[in-house]
Amino acid sequence: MTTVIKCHSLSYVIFNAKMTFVLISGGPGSGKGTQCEKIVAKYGYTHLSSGDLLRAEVASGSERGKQLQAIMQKGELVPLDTVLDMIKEAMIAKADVSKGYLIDGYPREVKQGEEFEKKIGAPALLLYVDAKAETMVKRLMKRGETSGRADDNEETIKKRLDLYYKATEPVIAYYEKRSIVRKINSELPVEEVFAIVEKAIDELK
Ligand SMILES: Nc1ccn([C@@H]2O[C@H](COP(=O)(O)OP(=O)(O)OP(=O)(O)O)[C@@H](O)[C@H]2O)c(=O)n1
Ligand SMILES: Nc1nc2c(ncn2[C@@H]2O[C@H](COP(=O)(O)OP(=O)(O)O)[C@@H](O)[C@H]2O)c(=O)[nH]1
Ligand SMILES: [Mg+2]
Repeated sequence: MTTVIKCHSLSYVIFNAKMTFVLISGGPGSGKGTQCEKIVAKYGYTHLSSGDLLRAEVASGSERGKQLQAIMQKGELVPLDTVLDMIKEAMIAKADVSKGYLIDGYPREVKQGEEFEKKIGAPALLLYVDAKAETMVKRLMKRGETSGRADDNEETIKKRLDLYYKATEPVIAYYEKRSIVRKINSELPVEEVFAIVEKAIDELK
């Protein structure tokens, strides 16, 4: 059982010790979202994409959304507390039905990983979706033709990639020390990538 304690406007959540947290990391356009959809369909995990949560806030037209949009359009990182609070709230909303959580696009830097652990729990697995920079740029430019995303343009893609190599790759090294990283070659066709993902998740059981 997962317990949610509400106290005034604050919510505290005590997750079941056996609750599975899977992180999914990799560069922009590497194929995280694509694999997440397949994981949800097979394993019933709750998918939380930090980017999607932020875009929903932007779409709401709120004051906070306007500030977020300016940051995201530049390909920069939204402050840690903002993203973590959103993830936590979304986790709490699904706490009584969730079989496990798939956290997509967070942590973006080592500090974010440390905070996740303090406030939520320790991840069991990090799926590192790996593709070449050239491949990611190609995929994002193609996605940009239809995604309507303000950051799927050449200039912002370059910034997102630079920031990924500088801030997010060290996150993978941080979790490698704990042996929870599974590197997934996402240059392969989607189904072949998923076969590797399935193996990594099945090993958790
Ligand atoms: N934890 C996060 C997640 C997202 N963002 C912001 O939201 C943007 C889009 O994030 P996301 O949807 O996760 O995009 P990418 O990681 O670039 O990956 P993809 O487009 O492939 O989903 C980022 O560039 C960043 O400005 C952030 O600051 N912090
Ligand atoms: N060839 C190939 N294309 C992929 C693969 N995964 C994703 N794509 C394409 O790459 C683009 C970016 O994928 P997405 O899942 O949005 O990546 P994310 O940015 O990491 O969430 C999409 O338009 C997908 O169609 C893959 O494994 N192989
Ligand atoms: Mg995505």
